[in-house]
Amino acid sequence: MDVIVNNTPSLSGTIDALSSKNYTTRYLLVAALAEGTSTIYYPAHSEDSDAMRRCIQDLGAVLVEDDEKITITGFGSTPRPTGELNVGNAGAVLRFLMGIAALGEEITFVNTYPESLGKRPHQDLIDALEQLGAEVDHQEGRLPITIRGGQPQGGVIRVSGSVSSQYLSALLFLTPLLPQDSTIEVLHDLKSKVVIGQTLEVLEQAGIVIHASDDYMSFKVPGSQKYQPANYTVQGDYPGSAAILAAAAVTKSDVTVTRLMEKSKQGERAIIDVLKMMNVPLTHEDNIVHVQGNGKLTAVEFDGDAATDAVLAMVAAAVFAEGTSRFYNVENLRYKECDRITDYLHELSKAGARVEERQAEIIVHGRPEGVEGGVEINAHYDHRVIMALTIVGLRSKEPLRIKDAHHVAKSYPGYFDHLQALGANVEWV
Ligand SMILES: O=C(O)C1=C[C@@H](OP(=O)(O)O)[C@@H](O)[C@H](O)C1
Ligand SMILES: C=C(OP(=O)(O)O)C(=O)O
Repeated sequence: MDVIVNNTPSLSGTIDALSSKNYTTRYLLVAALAEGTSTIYYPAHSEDSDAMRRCIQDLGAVLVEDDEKITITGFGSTPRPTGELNVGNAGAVLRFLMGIAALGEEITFVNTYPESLGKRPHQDLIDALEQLGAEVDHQEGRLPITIRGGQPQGGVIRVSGSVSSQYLSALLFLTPLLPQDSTIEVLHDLKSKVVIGQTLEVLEQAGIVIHASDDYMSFKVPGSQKYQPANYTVQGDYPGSAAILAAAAVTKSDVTVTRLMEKSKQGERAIIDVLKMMNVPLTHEDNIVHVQGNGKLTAVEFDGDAATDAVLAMVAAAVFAEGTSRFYNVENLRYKECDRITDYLHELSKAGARVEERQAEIIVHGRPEGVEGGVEINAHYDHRVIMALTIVGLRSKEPLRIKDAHHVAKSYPGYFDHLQALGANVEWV
């Protein structure tokens, strides 16, 4: 299904932020790894979180869900033998479960999104699992991937962090369950480092002990631990809400978003600081963000690695800023649902934005007068491209038609409903 985004001068109203995708996937996983019953309040509902629900059920967890919460009785350290797992298009779910697959005899991860997740690299994680004795069949580091566990014991594991933090998170979920102690050394750089803070926070809530160096480049993990059943409450999601806040920033607006924790470990909370740096009038108090946009923004320079999943929304806001903005240290955007530098900037240019790419940078020459629009946008299977181009469409002279906009449901199925509730002129066709 496509969405038509029409010029929308103003937005107003209040919405509750969707629930965090990253926390939901993690809580589902640690609940599945516990022996006993855990409860997760306000879990996210999206294709990615549903993929984790489906896979942990296939591995033997028992799930009961109502409108407010989900109770999960876990399988502990012994996942049920299952031939195949289908993670949909969810990168984090795949990588975390590749780690857990090392506990089993043989699991094949199938390739249902050959044009998106099917193109993403997993070699660095495969190398790490092989160090633990797993046998892995793969297609040059890509799906489909078969993992035969081989009863890993623990020990020293070296993993590269230069492409994704998800490989390290996968090892942090796996190693506490191994019989012996482990040491994890991160090689090269660690991208999306802040996300490791979310992994460690959730592991601690699940009763797991991990000794991390301050720079997150080295970890000591005691073996033979047990995940404890617990109650969890999922906080609001900054990456998705960043798109709503950026939409409010580029229009005349009076928009309130609730459930956004000020002390959150989500790096994408930086959307607040970046919009403030762009001189967008906003406040953030008592977990409520209030934007009173006037459509005027100034350019910004920002290290995007601190807020990986909000960069596309920030770039969309910068399209209408006075001056030239620069988002640097963002090379790993190339290894997402699409190449979020080349593919995204191609679509932005079609809409009339003035953008330039470097290997690890996005440069935006702002157009405060607005862009032409009037074109069809290829979504590249990427929810964040869809959300970001919608922001641009709100200030395009002619409508933007975003093809296959239903892929927004990967993380934020209610995105267009929320925008419509705020008065955006968007319609499904
Ligand atoms: O661990 C996670 O849940 C995630 C880590 C990040 O990926 P990278 O570490 O690959 O940048 C982020 O972009 C993704 O949406 C979710
Ligand atoms: C990149 C993302 O997710 P994943 O890596 O889990 O597919 C995202 O949500 O923007």
